[in-house]
Parts: sequence; C-alpha cells; structure tokens
Amino acid sequence: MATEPVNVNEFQELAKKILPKMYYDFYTGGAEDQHTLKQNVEAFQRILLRPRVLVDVSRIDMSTTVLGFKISAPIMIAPTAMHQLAHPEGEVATARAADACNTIMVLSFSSTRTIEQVAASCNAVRFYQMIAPKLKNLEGLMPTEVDFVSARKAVEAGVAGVIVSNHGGRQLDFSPATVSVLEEVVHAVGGKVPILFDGGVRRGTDIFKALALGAQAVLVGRPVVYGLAAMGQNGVRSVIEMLKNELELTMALSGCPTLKDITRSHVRTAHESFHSKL
Ligand SMILES: Cc1cc2nc3c(=O)[nH]c(=O)nc-3n(C[C@H](O)[C@H](O)[C@H](O)COP(=O)(O)O)c2cc1C
Repeated sequence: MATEPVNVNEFQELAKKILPKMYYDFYTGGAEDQHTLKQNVEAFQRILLRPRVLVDVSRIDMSTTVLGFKISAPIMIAPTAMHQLAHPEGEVATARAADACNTIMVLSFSSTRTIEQVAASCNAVRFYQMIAPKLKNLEGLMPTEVDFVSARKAVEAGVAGVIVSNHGGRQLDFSPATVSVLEEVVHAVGGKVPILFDGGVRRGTDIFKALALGAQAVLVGRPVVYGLAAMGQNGVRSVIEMLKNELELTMALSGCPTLKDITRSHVRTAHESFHSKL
C-alpha cells in the first residue's frame, strides 16, 4: 500500500497498524461467528450494476435533503461509540470533518452531550435538534432490525425516519445482511418516512446500489473510525471525500446525472441473476 490510502479499505489497514489491538478489535469485530458482519459487505458484491449510455453526465449533482437537512451527497456518518479510543480528539474531530464535508453525523445519545459542549454549532447537533421535535420516542431515527415488520411498527410509533441497520453485525449474528432486506423495508414503509441505510458500505458503488434499492442516503460506521484513527479529522474527511468521488464516478458511468435518476432498474440482485439463468 502507498503511504496515502487510496480507498476506504486501505484506511482499515492503516488503522490496524496504528491502534492497540484491543481497540482495533473492538471497532472491527461483530457478534459471535461474525457471519452477519461479513455478509453485510459480501451481499453488496452479489449485486450488479446496469449502466445506461447516451445520457449527458457532464454535470453530476449528488446533493439531497434528509429530514429537512441539506447535504452535499447521500453519505452520512453513523453513530459509533467511543471515538476517543481511536483518536484523542474523538467525536469532536469527526463532527468537524462532517461539517467540512457538508454532511451529517448522526449522534448516539451518549455522544450528544459531548458534542453539544464542544462543537455546539456543528451539523451533528443541528441535525439532532432538527429531528428532535419530530420524535415521539427517543430513538427518532429508528434502526430497524432489518425486518419489514419492525419497520412498519416503527412508522406506526411515529418515528421521523427508519435506518435499515443490523448495528454493523454487532448484535444478532445470522440476522440478514442489510442490503438483502432493504427493498422489503422500502415496500413496507411505502414512502411514509425517509429510509436510511447502513452496514457494509465501503465503496461508492455500494452507495449507488443502496440508493437504487430505495434508500435515501447511507450511513458509514467503521470506515469513519478507521479514518479518524489513521489521520484524525483529515482522515475522516478523506474517507467521506473518497466515497463521494466514487459515487460521482459510478453515477457518471451509469448514466445518472442526479440521485433521482438512480432507479431500481440500474441494479440486478443475486436473485434476479439466478432467475435469468433458468
Ligand atoms: C464500534 C461501534 C460502536 C457502535 N455503537 C453504536 C451506538 O452507540 N449506537 C448505535 O445506534 N449504533 C452503534 N453502532 C452501529 C453503527 O451505528 C452502524 O449501524 C454500523 O457501524 C454500520 O455498519 P458499518 O460499520 O459496516 O458501516 C456501532 C458500531 C460500531 C462499529
């Protein structure tokens, strides 16, 4: 690997070299046999892209609005605990990098207060304050246990939005990979609230696939922590910028100048590939 990482996975290699093993294992690991953890990444690799030609892609617009908050690309930062183990500036550095990239860091409740104290004007806090009045329960943005029944319940309970998530494979091992159930959640929610997605996003193509299956934006967990561990605020910024650049390229090569142009027909799932061979 060159000294400067050129993709998100190379930040993981750097973080592995820098962090004490115990901390690295804490961030990287998943529940039990880590089946779900691995599947979150591998399920993306089974989805193929179907590019379109003869489309003017000289200008690519990746901007979107999530729950009233305008961001430059559909890439947000997931709540992952204890950033100070990765870097002395911890979550504050992450929040500042989010601001610099014009995106949102979604706060876990434990980190809300820390960030409010030190970086009160950052997007993370503004986003939290913006969605807080909409909340009927404390989760607000409810991580659904990758299941459409839970998603329906969450919407009935009045959540502001749903995050299709299995907590990065850290809770129930052998729960399905998030991207493999995204579409069923999208159908169950039926457009009533925005759907966000996380789990295994490591490439711009992954983001494109999640959007094609109905997510409004994705959240990125571990890669941000690896960026933070490797290079502090600049590392987080690089991780987000790399994903943005990769998404931009994917959109251009797929014939999608805006996010609205990314449709279900731009992807072929493993299931569809199997049926096409019958
Ligand atoms: C070290 C670590 C700590 C986490 N802590 C929280 C948390 O406090 N609250 C929460 O909602 N999710 C938490 N998560 C889950 C993330 O928000 C997110 O769902 C997951 O990291 C996304 O998968 P990815 O790491 O493959 O991007 C944590 C994840 C990791 C890796």
